[in-house]
Formats: sequence, structure tokens, C-alpha cells
Amino acid sequence: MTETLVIAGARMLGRDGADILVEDGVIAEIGSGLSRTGARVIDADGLVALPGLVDLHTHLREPGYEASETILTGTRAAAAGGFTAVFAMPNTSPVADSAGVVEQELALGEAAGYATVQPIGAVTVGQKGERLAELGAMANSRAKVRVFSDDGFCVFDPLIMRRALEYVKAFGGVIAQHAQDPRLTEGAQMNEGVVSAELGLAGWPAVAEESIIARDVLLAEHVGSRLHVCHLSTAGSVDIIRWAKKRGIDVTAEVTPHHLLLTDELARGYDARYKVNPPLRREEDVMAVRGGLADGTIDIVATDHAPHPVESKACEWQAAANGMVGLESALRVVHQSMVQTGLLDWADVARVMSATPARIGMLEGHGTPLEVGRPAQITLYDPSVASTFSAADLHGRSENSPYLGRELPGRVEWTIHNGVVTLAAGTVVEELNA
Ligand SMILES: NC(=O)N[C@@H](CC(=O)O)C(=O)O
Repeated sequence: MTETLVIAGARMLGRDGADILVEDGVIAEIGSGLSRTGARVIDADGLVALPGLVDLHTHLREPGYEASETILTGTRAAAAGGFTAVFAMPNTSPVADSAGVVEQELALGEAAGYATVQPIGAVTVGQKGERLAELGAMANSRAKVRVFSDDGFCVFDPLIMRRALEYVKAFGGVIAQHAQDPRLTEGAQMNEGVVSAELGLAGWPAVAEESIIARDVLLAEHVGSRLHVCHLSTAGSVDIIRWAKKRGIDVTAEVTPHHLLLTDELARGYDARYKVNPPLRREEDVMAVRGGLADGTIDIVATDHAPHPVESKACEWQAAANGMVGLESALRVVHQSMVQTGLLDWADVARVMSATPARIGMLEGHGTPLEVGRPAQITLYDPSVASTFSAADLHGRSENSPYLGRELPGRVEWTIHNGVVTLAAGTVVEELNA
């Protein structure tokens, strides 16, 4: 039994303040002056009501790397950030390349209860890029996998990429490509440019991303399949996606919050919290990805939440792992980079952080507008406040956030997943009332 909730006076998209009644995990009524005996009343005065956020790109690390994150801790972080569903990347140990592993992840997500965990399957066995994994078995499993990715690695062999694109057509799936030419990025430490030259660090050139995206949109066109581009980071990549969409190619693209806000200048301090793959780029690239997200060339924001233990980050730059945690900060960073700049409004945020990621990933029960009869996936956000992001804001097992000590606007106040309150007045709920 879920609680009955009355969310009072929320700022709804496209209408004035309204009350939302949640019963049995569903939005039962929207109106004014709503009440129910025994209902828990949530004062939402001044809070923006968004459909529960959906992250198409999360690293939950379980099975295998539980020192960095688990499905429980990662979904608590998700709840803290306003997410009600996360897609789990397959670079676990064992790799999620079989029905057994994806079903295990699904079950662990259900047991945790903080957010829907939708596994992403690996494209190739062990993410080694040599032969296709059993995509059909994962698709037909209880986890109903529709998104496949070797994220962390590029599906570099064009014939394997072609075959994967062809294969997923049978069940309407999508290949989410980590676009990185491995030869052009051997030993790469940061964006290749003025800063890498000054620091003497090996560069990761934009062309290593752009050349793979260009190849893959053409492959997707050739075989008539669906491609999704992970964490797009350069101005040139935005141009290629814009061209491909104009041509009618079935491609979607994501950008991370960090690529919308941070630049490679941050590498100057050699603080490995800023080391990430793809790397932070130039100011021009940040402006181009913002523009691409604003004009719809880039479809969604995805966090690439990538937890790493302290020993992998509190070390010299070259030895440090790539990756940043991002679930708790994502909405606030999008608020700063896209809403405060006037590039997106809250309805757009609902589209790029909830509706479209759910659609791309073919996830049912998420990303739907806040309407009567819909599953109660709701995020309540206070845009009027600001605070310094600190370790107290992090709820996962790792603290490798680039925002620690940085002022960010807003605060996620409430998260409701299938009618269950997972975040209450900014505090992650310890015992879920499911
Ligand atoms: N994005 C990252 O910087 N890291 C990812 C993998 C990857 O994409 O390299 C991780 O799993 O840690």
C-alpha cells in the first residue's frame, strides 16, 4: 500500500498553482482545494512540479564494483537528485552482457525501491568489441532491455556496429554509442587544445569523437536503424547531429550537465575531480552544446554518474580514473546553465530530463506528463534558493563530484516514485513506505 498524498499548491507546467492528489501510486486528481482524510499533505508552495526525472546514463557499479557504488546507494543518490528512473550502464563485473546479469540488476533495483533501474545491455561480449553479445536474450528477458551500449568503450569495429544496429531493429532497440576513436585517444588525459599543450598532458582531440559520430549516423542511415550518441561534447559533434537529423537519420544525442557548465581550464589545478571521459572541452564547445540542447539538436541531458573511490581520484592526474558523480547535482546544473541563461524553460527541462529519455529508452511508466491517471513519478524543485554544493548533498558511496564547494542554484525538495516518497523536504527517506 502506498500513501495517499496531497501535493498542495505546486507550480505546474502550463497552468497556475494546483493540488495533485496521489492515490495507489497514481495521479488521481488535479485541482484546487483537494483533500482526503488521512492523506499526507506536502506543502509545495513555490515548488516547480516536474515529471520524475529519468537518467539514460548512470553507472551503478553493481555487480562487481560495490566499493564505488551499489544499486541501493546509487538509487538513493538518484532520489536525492529528483530521479525516479535510471538506466544502468553495463560496465560492471561481470559485464551486463547476458540475461542473467540484467535480470539481477532489475531485481536489485526493485528490492531497493528508490527508483526504477532499467539495465542497459552490452553490445559486445565482455565489452571487448569482438563479437555481439546476446542482445535478443537480454531483450526477451524480464529486464526487457532496449538500449545497448559498450559505454566506457567505443564499438569501434564498423562491421560489428553495423550488425548491432541491424540486430536491434527486430525489437525496436537502440545502440547508444560511446563515440571515441581509441587510436586517436591512446594515453589521452584531457581535451586536446591550448590547455593540454601548456600543461604537457596528452590530448583527446575533438575529431576522435566527431569521426565516430559521423561514421555511425551514416551506418544508421544505411541500415535504417536507430542510433543514440552518448555524452556528446564538442561543437563539431553538434554540427554533425544537426546535419544527420536534417537528413532524416534516426539519431538522438545526449549531453551531460558537466559539459554544459565546466571547461578544460579546470584541469590547470590538476584536481582529478575534473578528469572525465569525454573530457571537459573549451568554452566554445560548452556554448555549442548549450545551443544544441536549446534548439533540439541534442535531445536530452544524461548524467554519466560515474562513481570512483577516493584512491582513484585523490592521486596524480595521470593515474586518476575518469568520471564524476552527477545524479544529485544534475537538475541544479541544468538550472544554472540552461534555465538561468534563458535557453530552456521548465517545460523544456521536463522534456530533456524526463519525457525524451524515457521515450528513447522505451521505458514505460516514466516520463509522462503530470496528468490524472498517470503513474505518480513526481519531482518537486525549489528554484528560488541557492547553496554551496557539499558532501552532505551526496548520497552515493563516492564523493568525486566536481561541484563540491561550488555555488549552485535550487534544491530538490521531494521525489515521488510510483507514489512512494523517496525524498522528503530534501532528505532521502530511510525506510520507504512502499
Ligand atoms: N565517463 C567516465 O569518465 N567514466 C565512465 C566510463 C567512461 O565513459 O569512460 C566510468 O564508468 O567511470
